Amino acid sequence: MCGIIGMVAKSPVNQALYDGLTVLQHRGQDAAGILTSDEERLFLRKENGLVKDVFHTRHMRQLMGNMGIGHVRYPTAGCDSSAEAQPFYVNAPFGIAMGHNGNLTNVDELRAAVVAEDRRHLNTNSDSEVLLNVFAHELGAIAGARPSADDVFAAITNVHRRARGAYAVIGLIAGEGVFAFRDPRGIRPVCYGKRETEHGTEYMIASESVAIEAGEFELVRDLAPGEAIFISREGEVTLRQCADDPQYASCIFEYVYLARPDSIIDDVSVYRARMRMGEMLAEKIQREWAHHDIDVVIPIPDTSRTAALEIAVNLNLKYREGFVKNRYIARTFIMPGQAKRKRSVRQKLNAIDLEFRGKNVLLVDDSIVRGTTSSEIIRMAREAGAKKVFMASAAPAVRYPNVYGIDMPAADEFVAHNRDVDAIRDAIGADDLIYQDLEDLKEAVRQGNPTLNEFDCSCFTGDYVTNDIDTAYLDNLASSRADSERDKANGAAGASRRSRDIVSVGLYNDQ
Ligand SMILES: O=P(O)(O)OC[C@H]1O[C@H](OP(=O)(O)OP(=O)(O)O)[C@H](O)[C@@H]1O
Ligand SMILES: NC(=O)CC[C@H](N)C(=O)O
Ligand SMILES: [Mg+2]
Repeated sequence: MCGIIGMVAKSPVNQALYDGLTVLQHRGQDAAGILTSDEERLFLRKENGLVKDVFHTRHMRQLMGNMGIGHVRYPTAGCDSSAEAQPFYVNAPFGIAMGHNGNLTNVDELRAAVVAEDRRHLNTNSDSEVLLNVFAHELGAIAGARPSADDVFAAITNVHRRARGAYAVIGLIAGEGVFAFRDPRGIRPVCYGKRETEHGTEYMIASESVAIEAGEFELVRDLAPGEAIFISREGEVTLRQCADDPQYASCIFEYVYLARPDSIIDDVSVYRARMRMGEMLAEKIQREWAHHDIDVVIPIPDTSRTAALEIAVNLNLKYREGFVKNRYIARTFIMPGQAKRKRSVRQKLNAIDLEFRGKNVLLVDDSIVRGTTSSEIIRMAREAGAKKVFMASAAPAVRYPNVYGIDMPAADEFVAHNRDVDAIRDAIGADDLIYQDLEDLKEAVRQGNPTLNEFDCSCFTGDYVTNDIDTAYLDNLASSRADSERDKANGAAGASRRSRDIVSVGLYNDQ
């Protein structure tokens, strides 16, 4: 997942976009970018790093104009070079920029067609650059001297016909307006809001409602799967369904881990959904461990807190914050490279011994993926003197790769790969282990919006909602993006940048 944001306002948008990106930082920590537009020109700043490190005062001053878009990146395609930071920009037609959250599953085929048939140039390995060029080609083929909302929607309709996979997109056409669209399954989220000012109505589009609220906008609604929005520079809003067969199958992992708890996605409060995950897991613990001897429930901060508290309440047990989180260490799961992730768990969490000594503790996490966090934390709990360490996961076992924008490319990196629950318990070193059932997880989300009857649960089931993923695809993904391969690719990209002092091709502002 990445975070995307866009604004059309009556005054400069640079600060509001920056603030919005800081609220979306949990969706991507590798790179950040903002592109703005005044009547004539575009201004872009993007670089590797956290939002606070990428934008300095001198950059902010240059990001002029009353509309713009922004992006925080968590790479799932290409490499983590700054050349692949977003938004991407193409000159023709009209000057278009785009930020993308998701991952295309037919990128190789699209890349070939974009180059050979659409005769466009691609300069990186990013799937998002391909998507932008598909859109640009389609818009160029349709639009007249200036693009209308109808032209933008017609181009998006054609993008839906050509692209496969997950794509939540916010884009900008120089001097014209901001657009956004969501893939026909609505795998990744996009919503929009508005606010009234003395100069007129202003709009914000974002991955999560928390950015809209934090910017003091009022949430209007989510885009539906396949739906698109165009907001002209003057603030005229048009929405249109652009997909031939739209159908909700949004990513359930957004509710488990990716999104902030204070967001509302597709009318479901992420916080309430996590509470229900806790309630349902507590019921399963009652059922399966009827004679348990747990003394205390301890969350593994941050994301599991909401579910863990409900488990404690429903089991009538004490809830204790036995781990202190270092607030200066970011999310570990979305860090690139296993070595870095492993090191960071220890730097990030520290046990308070008195909550563990002589006790039987139930540690709760939202999910167990590679098992990096749980293995380390269980070891820490034992070092702190715990008698028995039980482990509960608010999501089912993650066994299959994600191809829709979460960087989980290789099944054999997962601790649950080829292991049953007992073997996973032994691998992470717990005395016992319990997972949420998938039906309960779905129910925990669905209770917030009963119209959501399908979800993308592929990392738990291996069923991919776009129906285009086969073993050959997964094998190829695993061999090209496994941690070991990626470290090599990123090393090579870094070396070539250093040795040749390469400058990325892009958009240049006055310095
Ligand atoms: O089994 P693993 O591969 O370790 O992945 C799962 C862990 O990673 C995430 O935490 P993270 O530290 O990224 O973020 P958080 O602070 O939001 O919980 C998630 O909440 C689990 O704790
Ligand atoms: N996590 C994402 O949404 C990634 C977007 C895009 N595939 C990239 O790698 O930049
Ligand atoms: Mg965590």
